[in-house]
Amino acid sequence: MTSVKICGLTDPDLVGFVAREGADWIGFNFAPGSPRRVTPQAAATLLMQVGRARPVALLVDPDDAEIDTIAALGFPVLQLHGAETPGRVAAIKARTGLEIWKVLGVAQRADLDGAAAYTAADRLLIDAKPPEGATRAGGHGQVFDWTILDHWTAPGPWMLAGGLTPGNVAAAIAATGAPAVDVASGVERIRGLKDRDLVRAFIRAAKQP
Ligand SMILES: O=C(O)c1ccccc1N[C@@H]1O[C@H](COP(=O)(O)O)[C@@H](O)[C@H]1O
Repeated sequence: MTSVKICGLTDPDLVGFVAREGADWIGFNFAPGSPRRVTPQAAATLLMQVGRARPVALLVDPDDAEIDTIAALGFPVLQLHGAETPGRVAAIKARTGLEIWKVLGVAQRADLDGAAAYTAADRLLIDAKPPEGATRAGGHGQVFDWTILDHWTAPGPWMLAGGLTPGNVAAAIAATGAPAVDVASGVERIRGLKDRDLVRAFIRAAKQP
């Protein structure tokens, strides 16, 4: 069954709801400029509601001080959504010992060429490349051409993101064979605020047999 991450939660009641609906991971976004951004203080409260879901900290080009602050909150997984090099990913892995996900933004097949260099990453997250002139690294609700992934063999565990919604996630899984999917804006009606009906519909559609 496909695993599901719901990303960018900011409200404790919604965190509990998402966990009860069966999300495998719940993402908390520390990226500057994101409408889903939370402070470390707020995250400490949100983390109390995750139930059996695993919390994931989304960071963009974090320095060591930010890494240490977030690791101290008890996150088991760090999602690196910036321009972190393979060397920087390895350094963060060595510093924290945590599970590390590295995001690759793709717009063409060649964007996958660097994937194998991220040997320290425990999972690759394949997302749409941000649009020209974008001021943040992700969460744009933009789908990329899934045929880019045709015949691609991931070097390890991976996950699909980029403009996924309750209406397209089943097709995305069928087209790419993704073992796991991630969504932020596709389960919101108001930007930055998750919608319960959309969250439920997304998880059901992704996990349907
Ligand atoms: O959601 C954000 O605001 C965000 C900001 C900075 C980096 C990543 C961000 N979100 C991540 O982007 C992908 C795709 O999001 P979407 O479903 O297309 O809206 C996903 O991993 C989000 O967690």
